[in-house]
Amino acid sequence: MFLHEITKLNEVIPNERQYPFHIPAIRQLDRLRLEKRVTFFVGENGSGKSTLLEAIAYQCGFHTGGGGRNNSYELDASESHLGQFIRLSWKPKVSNGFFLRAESFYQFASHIDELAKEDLRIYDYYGGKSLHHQSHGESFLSLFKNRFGRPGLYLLDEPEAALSPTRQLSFLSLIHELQKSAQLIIATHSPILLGYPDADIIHFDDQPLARIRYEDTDHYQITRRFLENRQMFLRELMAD
Ligand SMILES: Nc1ncnc2c1ncn2[C@@H]1O[C@H](COP(=O)(O)OP(=O)(O)OP(=O)(O)O)[C@@H](O)[C@H]1O
Repeated sequence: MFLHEITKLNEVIPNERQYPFHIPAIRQLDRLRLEKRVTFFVGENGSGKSTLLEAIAYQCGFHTGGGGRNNSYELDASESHLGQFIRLSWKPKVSNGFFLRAESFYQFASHIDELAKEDLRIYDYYGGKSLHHQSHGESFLSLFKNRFGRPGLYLLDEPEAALSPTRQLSFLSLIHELQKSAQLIIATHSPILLGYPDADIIHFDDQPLARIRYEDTDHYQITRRFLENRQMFLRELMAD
């Protein structure tokens, strides 16, 4: 464990009615303890998972558009609005790690290509060739396998976005390898990834944030009910 607590600096919040402080999960946040090497953030779309993950990345000095401490590139809207208003407590402090953000991965891949013009060895960390020359899912897995080996804090925002169900299963075993020397915080909607055992699942639809059992998440329950009763679901959804 490296990062063990996130504290929101309530006394310096400028305006509780404005983004991002008005998001219910953020408004109610005082402190969040991290107790496991793997923590998942779950919750409805717009519940504030990315906002908090990005704020952690900002405090770690990672590029908030995606990357580590040494990645500096231009990206619109890559600032973190919450970043300056949280404090991270470490034991011990690590500076190594990475923020994966599926939505700006394309720009990150272009940034690596720019660096490779100076030194081709940079590709060794990304599967041996340009991330643009790998499929979306292949490039994610290259990153996880090659760049994520060292101890550090890995912040992943919807890593399943590019992964087939089979590759999500591969990713589960990779998480298991990584957590032996690293800490991971993963925002996800994947019922497969959430099934990783001995992880904490933090539920952003609860205020204040609370832990939830895997089997109690919507992701598990809705997916399970859909698969077991697909015809009934479809009839209800498509009824005139
Ligand atoms: N730059 C911004 N300015 C204003 N509002 C924003 C901004 N970025 C996000 N929001 C709003 O903040 C809320 C939380 O967004 P956030 O991206 O953190 O949600 P999320 O839980 O990660 O959602 P998803 O599961 O869809 O990725 C949303 O209502 C979103 O519209």
